[in-house]
Amino acid sequence: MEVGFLGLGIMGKAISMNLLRNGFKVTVWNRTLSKCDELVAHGATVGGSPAEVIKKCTITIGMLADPAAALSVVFDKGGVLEQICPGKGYIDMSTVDHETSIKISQAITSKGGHFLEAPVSGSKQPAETGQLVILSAGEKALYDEAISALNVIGKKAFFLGEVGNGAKMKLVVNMIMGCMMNTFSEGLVLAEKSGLDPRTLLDVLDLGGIANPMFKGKGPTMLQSNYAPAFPLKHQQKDMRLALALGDENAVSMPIAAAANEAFKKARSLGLGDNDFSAVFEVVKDLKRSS
Ligand SMILES: NC(=O)C1=CN([C@@H]2O[C@H](COP(=O)(O)OP(=O)(O)OC[C@H]3O[C@@H](n4cnc5c(N)ncnc54)[C@H](OP(=O)(O)O)[C@@H]3O)[C@@H](O)[C@H]2O)C=CC1
Ligand SMILES: O=CC(=O)O
Repeated sequence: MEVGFLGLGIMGKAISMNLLRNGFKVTVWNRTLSKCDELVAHGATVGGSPAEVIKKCTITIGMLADPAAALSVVFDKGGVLEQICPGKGYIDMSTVDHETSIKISQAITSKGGHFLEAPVSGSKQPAETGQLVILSAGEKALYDEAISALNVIGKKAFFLGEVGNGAKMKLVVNMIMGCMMNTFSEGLVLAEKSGLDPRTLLDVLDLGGIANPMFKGKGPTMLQSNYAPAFPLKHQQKDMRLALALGDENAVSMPIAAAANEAFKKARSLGLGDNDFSAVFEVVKDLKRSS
C-alpha cells in the first residue's frame, strides 16, 4: 500500500520509518523540507506540498504539532483540501482539540474525501517500534481500509465512534499524564529534601501498585537532569491547555490539572519548551528551593 505522510517531527519521522521498514511505500512532506532527506535515504519519495502527496496517495497521514499546524496543512495554499476527493482518505494523528478535528473532517467530507482522526498514545520509542495506542474516530470505512498500516503503527487501534471522540480521549489521557509527571517530580524532590535517596524511591515505586513505564523510563534520566526530548514539553503544555478547555466546556473542575498546567507554562517561560516534558522537574525543584 502507498501511504502519504505529512509532518516529520519526532513522531512523524519514527512512524514513517517504521512503515518503510514494514514494506509500505511512503511519500513524505515536511514544512522544513530538509527533514525529508533521511526518509528518502530509506526509500521514501518526497511530495512538494501536502496537496501533491494527497494527489499521489490513496491514504495520507498527518502528524503535526498542534491545532494551528493541523489546520494550516489542510486549509492553506497547497494544502490537503486542494486534492482531496472521493476515493481518497486523510488520517490526522496530531493531538488537537475536538473542534479542530471536526472542522477538518467537515471540510474534507464536503469535498467527497474520507476522514479519520487517530491521535496516538505513546512516545518516540513506541513510535519507532510500532507499539503506539491509536485512538481513532470518524469514518469506519477508512479505518478498515487503513487497518494494515494502523496495525504496523500501533499495538492496538481503538475505534471510538464519531469524530471528536479520539481527540477527547487523547486529551484526557495526556491530562492525567501531565498531572502524574508533576506529582512524580514533587515526590523526587520530597525524597531528597527529607534525606532519602531518590534512586531508592524509584526502586520502591517500581515494585508497588503505582509502578508504571513513565516513572521507570523517565526517573533515572530526570535524576541526571537529562531532558533529551521524546515528548516536547511545549506539546504537553498544549495538551493541558486543551484538556482544561474541555473541562471548561463540560463544567468539570480540574484543580490538579490547572496547577500542573501552570508548572508546564512556567517551564516554557524558562525556555524549556523544546526539552522533554519531564523537564518540568526543574520548575518543581526551583519552587521547593525558594520556599
Ligand atoms: N513526541 C511524542 O512523544 C508524542 C507527540 N504526540 C503529538 O504528536 C504531534 C507531533 O509531535 P512531535 O512529532 O513530538 O512534534 P515535533 O515538534 O517534533 O514535530 C512537529 C511537526 O509539526 C510541523 N509543523 C509545526 N508547525 C507547522 C505549521 N504551521 N505548518 C506545517 N507544519 C508544521 C513541524 O514541521 P517543521 O519540521 O517544519 O518544524 C514538524 O513536522 C503533536 O500534536 C504531539 O502533541 C502524540 C504522542 C506522543
Ligand atoms: O502524547 C504523548 C504520549 O507520550 O502519549
